[in-house]
Amino acid sequence: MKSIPVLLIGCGGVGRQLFDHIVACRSLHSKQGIALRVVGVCDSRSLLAVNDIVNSELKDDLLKEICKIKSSGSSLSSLMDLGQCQIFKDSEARKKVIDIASLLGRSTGLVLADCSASSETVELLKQGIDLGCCIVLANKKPLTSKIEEFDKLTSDFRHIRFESTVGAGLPVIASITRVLSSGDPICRIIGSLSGTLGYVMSELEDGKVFSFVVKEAKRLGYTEPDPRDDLGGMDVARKALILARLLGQRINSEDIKMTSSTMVFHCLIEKLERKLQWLLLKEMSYDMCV
Ligand SMILES: NC(=O)C1=CN([C@@H]2O[C@H](COP(=O)(O)OP(=O)(O)OC[C@H]3O[C@@H](n4cnc5c(N)ncnc54)[C@H](OP(=O)(O)O)[C@@H]3O)[C@@H](O)[C@H]2O)C=CC1
Ligand SMILES: N[C@@H](CC=O)C(=O)O
Repeated sequence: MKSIPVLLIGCGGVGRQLFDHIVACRSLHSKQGIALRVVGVCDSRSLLAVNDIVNSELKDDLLKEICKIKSSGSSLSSLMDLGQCQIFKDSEARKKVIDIASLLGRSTGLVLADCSASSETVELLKQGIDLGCCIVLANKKPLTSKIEEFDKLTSDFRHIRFESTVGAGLPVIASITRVLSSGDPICRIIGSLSGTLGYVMSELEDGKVFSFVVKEAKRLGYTEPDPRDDLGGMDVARKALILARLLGQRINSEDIKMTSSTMVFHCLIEKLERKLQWLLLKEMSYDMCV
């Protein structure tokens, strides 16, 4: 059985889903000959890590307890029963992550899974790469900052996975990578890249109120931590930038032209007005005929 150490950065909605998934897939992983060994988890302020980084792990019951604490909005440091673990705070937490990466990166290997929504993790990820770690990202920000950082993070393609940055669970990155490695060119990508906008638009079409629908999208975990990133087009722009860079375009976020959804709503309202006028005209001509 191959044991793969994992350290989770960011334990919000997505990070907790990852923990749930790891626990739910234990028997599947065992059939595949692997076992994911979670050695630590960070939130914005602290790191919870096992004392014996080389042999020990956060047990599944503790992972569930961590998810419960984090979904109640508390900090990791409010965990009561730490057992074989320790809490590190602020700069100490960051230093400890590097220590863990130095210890495991080139020996057993270590996966740094970035499920935060922070641009601050990029330095940590770059150091992780230098220390031989693999990085897995749901967070789009490290891949959408300066092109040099994208280059650094993707310098060894075997050491990075970022499938869920675009298309969530759909194999978008895998498909594109496969097409590119076959030597075929990709000229254009057309897609509906925002789960939030798709949901909001469908619900509006059903006649629901905008503010309610946005709150609902946030509650369901579709939106970014700040839903304005979705509604203003920034989230889609980040996804487009990741795809463009994957296709070899050396562009930055300033090169992406965005149309905010408020413009889209404007168009929708205009369309509705035109439809209403047309219905009124139809009604009037009907009245005149009878
Ligand atoms: N929602 C979705 O369907 C999808 C989301 N994503 C991406 O996943 C990421 C996470 O989204 P989501 O879970 O909704 O966000 P949340 O806001 O729920 O969670 C973010 C987590 O990151 C932690 N965090 C913030 N800054 C740092 C930092 N500097 N170091 C370590 N941890 C940090 C937060 O800590 P604290 O708890 O202390 O605040 C929190 O635990 C986003 O980048 C998003 O774009 C990707 C695919 C799909
Ligand atoms: N906020 C995003 C989540 C995934 O990246 C979306 O709505 O698609």
